[in-house]
Amino acid sequence: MNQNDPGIDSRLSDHFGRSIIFALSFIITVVSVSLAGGLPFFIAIVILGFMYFDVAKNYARAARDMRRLDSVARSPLYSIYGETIAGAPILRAFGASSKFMRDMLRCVDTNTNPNYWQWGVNRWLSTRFDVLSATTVGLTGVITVATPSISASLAGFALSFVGGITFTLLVLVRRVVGLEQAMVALERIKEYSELQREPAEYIEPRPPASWPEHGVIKCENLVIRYAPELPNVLHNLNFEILPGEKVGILGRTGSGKSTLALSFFRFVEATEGRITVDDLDISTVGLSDLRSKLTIIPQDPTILSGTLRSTLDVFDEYEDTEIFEALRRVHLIPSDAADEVVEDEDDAINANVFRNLESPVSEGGENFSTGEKQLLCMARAILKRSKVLVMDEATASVDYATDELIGKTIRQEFANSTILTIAHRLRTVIDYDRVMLLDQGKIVEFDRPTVLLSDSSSQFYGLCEATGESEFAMLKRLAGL
Ligand SMILES: Nc1ncnc2c1ncn2[C@@H]1O[C@H](COP(=O)(O)OP(=O)(O)OP(=O)(O)O)[C@@H](O)[C@H]1O
Repeated sequence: MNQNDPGIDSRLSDHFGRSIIFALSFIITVVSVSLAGGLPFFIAIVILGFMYFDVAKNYARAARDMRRLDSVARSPLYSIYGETIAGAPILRAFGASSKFMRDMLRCVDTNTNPNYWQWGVNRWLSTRFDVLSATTVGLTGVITVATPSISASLAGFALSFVGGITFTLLVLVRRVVGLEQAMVALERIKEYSELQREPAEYIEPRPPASWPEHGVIKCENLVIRYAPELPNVLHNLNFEILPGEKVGILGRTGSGKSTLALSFFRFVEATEGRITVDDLDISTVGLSDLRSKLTIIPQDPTILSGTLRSTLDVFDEYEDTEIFEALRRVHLIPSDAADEVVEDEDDAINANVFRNLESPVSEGGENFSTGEKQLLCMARAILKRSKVLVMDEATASVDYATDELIGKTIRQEFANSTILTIAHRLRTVIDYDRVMLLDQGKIVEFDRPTVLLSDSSSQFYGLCEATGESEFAMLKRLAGL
């Protein structure tokens, strides 16, 4: 077993029990020898006690440092190990296996060092204690010889007890230091046990199965901050989004767009105010219910490993034809492609992977580009037919042509759903029903793009104008001006 293993079950109780046993044994020895030998023995023990204490203090400090070094050296080892396993095909493709092997061995060496020196420190302690103990036994011998009043039996008793003190003290110090180290694990568990719990998964009464029926979103005096000691990120937002409305959210980086999107899913809780969806306060809805009813397509979608089918149809609810239809609508397969499951391996080599629902999806969807992952999320949203869809720069990683196609798909497929899109491209939201412009957590403009574009003093006008003459003209045309 690793000497530094901080396991509470395995080491803490053992260290604790043995520390008590050896402490009691030490106290009994000191008391017995002092009673038997009188004041000279007691004084000698006190002086030597200080010397033992000094050695033990140094040992504890060195052991603590070794442990800290061990933890520090362990993280790079774990991270290089994880990265190598995850990127093994890429490393092999670039012939970098031996470089990573060397790096790994260097990390292993660095991590082994503190363990090696921990043993060195243990030997240092043993040597010091052996020297001190030899001195103690020698001194006891001298005192017994120099004190004629001590009987032979008492002298023998004192000498035999003092002889055992070395071992007792050595084990006591090691056990106390081990106990101190094991306490770190206890400290961590205490810290975790005091963490605030996530809100409940389900809250009774649960929302009706048909919720949200219309997709009306209302924010009333919404204030959000990430932690009590941090400043507010969103300040007193008040707005209402009507059923089926398409709203684009714009704003410079750090203006609070993502925070607003996250707040609909209670990834961050409202500090003040409330959000209602179809008149139901979302803080009264359990997290599982809330997150299964609304759909988000995040900036960097996370996809679990499995097959294309399990990615798109997590709960096995849809027919293959429905899944293919969704893939067609997000243009991952051509719209004229027949539904098919490519079984033959030779055929599969050149086939579009999205035409085979058994195509493997690696951990985190690593075998797909970010754009493809976003399109897969969108296909999932189409299957779910969510009434409320939030997209966080969902089309930022796809080219213009695909972006436009997706835009068309969204308008067709989610015509009756409320959509909030955080967009970097003005083209994406120019034909939306309304655009919301955020600045430092406040809504500065919230109106139809045509209205804002007609007002040359609006910030939205400024943003569009800054895209350049031809793009500005195009935006105006797209907005219907
Ligand atoms: N997890 C977090 N903890 C603390 N503060 C955060 C956290 N996430 C964001 N913030 C702060 O909240 C503010 C708004 O950030 P947010 O990500 O919502 O902006 P954004 O408009 O979406 O920016 P971007 O366009 O770059 O994504 C920033 O000042 C940021 O520092």
